[in-house]
Amino acid sequence: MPEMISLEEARQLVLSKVRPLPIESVPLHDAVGRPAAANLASDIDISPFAHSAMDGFALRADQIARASGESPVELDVIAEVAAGDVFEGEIGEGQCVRIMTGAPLPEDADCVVKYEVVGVVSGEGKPGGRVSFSAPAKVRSNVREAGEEARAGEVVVRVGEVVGSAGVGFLAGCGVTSVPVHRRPRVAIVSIGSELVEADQVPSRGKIRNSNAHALAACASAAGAVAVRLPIVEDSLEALQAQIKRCASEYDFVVTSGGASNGDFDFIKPAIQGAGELLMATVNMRPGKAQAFGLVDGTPVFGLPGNPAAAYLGFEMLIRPALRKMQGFSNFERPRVRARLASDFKKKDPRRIFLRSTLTKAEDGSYVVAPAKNQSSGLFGVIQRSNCFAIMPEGLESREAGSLVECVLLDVSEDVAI
Ligand SMILES: Nc1nc2c(c(=O)[nH]1)N[C@H]1C(S)=C(S)[C@@H](COP(=O)(O)OP(=O)(O)OC[C@H]3O[C@@H](n4cnc5c(N)ncnc54)[C@H](O)[C@@H]3O)O[C@H]1N2
Ligand code: MOO
Repeated sequence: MPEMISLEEARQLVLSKVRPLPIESVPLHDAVGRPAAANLASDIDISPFAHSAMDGFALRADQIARASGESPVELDVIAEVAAGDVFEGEIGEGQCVRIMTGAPLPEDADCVVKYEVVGVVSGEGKPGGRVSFSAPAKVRSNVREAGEEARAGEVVVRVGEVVGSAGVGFLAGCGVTSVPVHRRPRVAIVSIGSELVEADQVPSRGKIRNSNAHALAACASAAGAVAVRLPIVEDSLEALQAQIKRCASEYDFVVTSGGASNGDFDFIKPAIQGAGELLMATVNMRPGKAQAFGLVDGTPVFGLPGNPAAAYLGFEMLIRPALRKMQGFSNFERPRVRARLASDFKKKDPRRIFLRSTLTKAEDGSYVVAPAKNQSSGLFGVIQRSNCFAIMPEGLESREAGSLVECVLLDVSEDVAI
């Protein structure tokens, strides 16, 4: 196993060890935000029939071809057709049908003229009355055609396409009421550390609240997974090894935090090695150099570092892509923009540094990025108040204010093109 690998190598390694999970069928509403696991077809034409796009009068365009302001054309209103009804009679010369939005276009009509441009001659434009037209209309104007969006049997959502809220409506119209999707991964969240107490406790001296478990569970849910927070594990190799072995048999992915470094009480690496196979230990990034990954009985086990910002970044960069792949997503990169640095940055660590930063848009439309003053890897609040990571590439090259840096946007979907 190499000593330290790049973030790209680490991501490839983790991605190579996971596959899309088995397919299940979920009710249409539960498919929102998830990639379809099969092509989905409509059972009918969409729209099912040609219908009026306006409240007005249905007629044949040639009936009013010579209409003008000086010599309007008058027609008798012979019937009224509402949405849900069907008019099956004939429309003779000199006649038209009052029609509502959504009502099927009568067989004999080829256009609809909306109320607003029609004059009422008698009978309030209702059946038995008479109306006048002072301009011609185009054939098929104000008509929504049958099969405009899809034909019966046509694939309307392709495999891999992420179903949006509008897609849910589209599929409902197509008669698709359940959608095959890849099962959501079940992720075990295990916090390691004898110093930890649960968030509802007030820590005594030397103890600290287990905030990582909550953040990582939230990250897992945001990635579409089902997160289960498990009890804190003390710094003991035996206890940790037993817990990851148990989790590996019950979950699709195991995430631990803490104990990933080389301290006297850091046990995740030997625990993975003892229970299975350790494939990775350190990644060339900051925060979060210590990133352990391996397989236990075929299940991916990821040992994040204990420092909150380091754990968060490791999850974002290395675990989130894997959880997405397991659900059939194909984009694994959060959107990035290039921004001008708001202040000088002196690079003292050759690792690739992800600066917790705030991105804003200047008046000329360009982006400006301001790194937070406190870049300690022990802080969650700084990330809560940031909206991106500004990336300082490997090496020791410092950057001056105004120079362009690449920024990864936080909490913006990989499927968004910016
Ligand atoms: N000699 C060295 N020591 C350390 C190095 C190093 O290169 N040489 N790297 C430091 C860095 S950077 C990090 S990051 C940590 C990573 O090590 P661990 O994964 O073993 O982290 P822990 O020691 O377990 O914890 C670090 C820190 O985070 C707190 N913590 C742990 N778990 C949680 C949790 N669930 N919720 C909130 N906070 C947590 C813990 O109390 C520590 O303060 O190693 C450094 N050391
Ligand atoms: O790996 Mo540590 O997080 O650089 O802070």
